[in-house]
Amino acid sequence: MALPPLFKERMQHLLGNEAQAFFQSYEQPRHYGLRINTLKWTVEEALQALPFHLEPVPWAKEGFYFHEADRPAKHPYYHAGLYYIQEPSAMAPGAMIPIEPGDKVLDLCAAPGGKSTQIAARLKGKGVLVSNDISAERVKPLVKNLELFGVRNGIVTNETPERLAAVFGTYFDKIVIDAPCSGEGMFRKNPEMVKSWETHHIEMCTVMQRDILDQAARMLKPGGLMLYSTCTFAPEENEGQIAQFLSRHPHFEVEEISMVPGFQLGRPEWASEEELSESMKQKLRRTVRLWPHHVRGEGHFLALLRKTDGEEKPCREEQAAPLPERTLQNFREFEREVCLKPLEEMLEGRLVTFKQHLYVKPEGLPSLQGLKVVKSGWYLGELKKNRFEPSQALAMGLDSRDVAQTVSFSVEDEALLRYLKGETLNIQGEKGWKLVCVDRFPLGWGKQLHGILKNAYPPAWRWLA
Ligand SMILES: C[S@@+](CC[C@H](N)C(=O)[O-])C[C@H]1O[C@@H](n2cnc3c(N)ncnc32)[C@H](O)[C@@H]1O
Repeated sequence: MALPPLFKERMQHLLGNEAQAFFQSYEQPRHYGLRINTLKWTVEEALQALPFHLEPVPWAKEGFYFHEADRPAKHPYYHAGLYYIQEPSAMAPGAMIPIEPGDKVLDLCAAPGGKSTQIAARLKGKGVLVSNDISAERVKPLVKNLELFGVRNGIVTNETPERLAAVFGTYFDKIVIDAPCSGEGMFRKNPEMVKSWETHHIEMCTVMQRDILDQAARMLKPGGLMLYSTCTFAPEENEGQIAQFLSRHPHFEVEEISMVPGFQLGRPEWASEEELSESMKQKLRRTVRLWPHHVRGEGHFLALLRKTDGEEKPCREEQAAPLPERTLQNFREFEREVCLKPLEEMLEGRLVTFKQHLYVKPEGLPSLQGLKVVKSGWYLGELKKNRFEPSQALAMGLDSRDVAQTVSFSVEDEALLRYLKGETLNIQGEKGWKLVCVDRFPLGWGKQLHGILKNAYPPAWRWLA
C-alpha cells in the first residue's frame, strides 16, 4: 500500500535495519478479531457454538482471530451481543490493565466502546464503569454497543475530562486512556487513516493527549492504575508523552506489563532529543510496543501507570430523590408479569427516574448533576400512559432464565430473521410482553396479542439485508 513519504522517512530513521521488515508487513493482509462476551456465555460455550475459523489472540483470553470470509457480523449471534468485533492489537489495553470485579473504572476516550465492553466483561457486573467521549456523534454507537453487550453497571457521559474531574474527585480505582492519536498503526486496517494522518498532525495530538492525561491523573485514587494507549508509532505521542507526564507528576510510576511473545519494550532513546536520566530510561523501558512485523495485529503502544501517592479528594455526593409512586407501581406490575425475580436483585443498584424514564443506577456514584449524562446505568424503560414499556437495554441485560415469558428461535429458523428485520410474526400465545431470544440469548421484546407477536425490535438495530 502507498504510505505517506514523510511517514516512511520517519520510520526508516527510527527503525534502521528493521525498517524493511516493518514496511513489508504493509503488503500482508490485515488480521480480523472478535472478543467473546463473557457476560453472556463462556469462551468454551462460544467455541463449541460459533461456526467460524477461530484461533486465540495470545494477549486476550477472550480474543480470537477469524477469517474474513466468516463474516461474524452477519450471524444472528452478533445481534445477541455474544461477541464484539475488534482489531486484535486493540484488545491489548483492555486485557493488560488489572481489573477486579467491584472496581470503579473510567474509560475516558471510550467511543465506540471496544475497551469499555472488554472492561465491563471483566467487572462481571460488579462495581462501576464510566465510559466517556467528547464526541456527541461517537457516543451514540458507544451506548448501543454497551446495551448490546448487556452491560448493566455502565454510565455514559459526553464530557470534557476537565468537567468530569470537577465532579469525580479521586473516585476511580482504574482509568483507561485510549487516546486520540495520529493513527499510524491503523494504516493497514483503515487506509482512510493515511489521508487523515496528513491533517491530524502529531503535534496537535500530543497537546490533546497531554491535557487528557493531566485531567485523568486528578481523578485517580492514590494507589490506582491508569493505562495509556495509542495506535500510533510516533514517539512524541508514546515514550515522549509518558516521559513528560512523569516529569510533571513525580508521584506516578510505570508498572510492568506482562510480556507476551511478540510484544516489544518501549524505546526510551526515542523519547527526547536530550539525554534522559537512567531512572527515566528504566521507567520508559516498562512501556510496551506492538509492531505489525512482530505480532499478528496492528501497531499499538501501552503504558501502565500507578499513582503512588497524592491527596484524596471526595466526589460530589448524591442526594437520593424518592421515586414517583405511579412509576414504581407500573413498573412493579410489569416486573411481576415478566420477571421471575426482582430486577434489583440482579444488580447492586437502586431505581431512579429521569422524567418518564426508569434506570437502575449503580450504588456509590457521585451526583452527576450538570454533566452531559447519556446513560445513567441500566435503562429499564419508560412510563407511557400509565403503562410501563420495557427498553431494548433491559432485554439485552436480562438472562432469559430469569424471565417468565420468552419466545425462542433457533439460528436456522426463518422467523428469526423476520423478527430481526422488524416484521410482525404470526404466533399464538398468552397475552403480554415476551422476551424474544435466539436459542437462550435475548434479542429484544415482542408483545403478544391475538395470534400475533408485535415486533418491538428498535428500528435502528434492525438486520439490513
Ligand atoms: C482511539 S479512539 C477511542 C477508541 C475506543 N477506546 C474503543 O476502544 O473503541 C479516541 C477517542 O477519543 C475521543 N476524544 C478525543 N478528544 C477527547 C477528549 N479531550 N476527551 C475525551 N475523549 C476525547 C474521540 O472522540 C475518540 O472517540
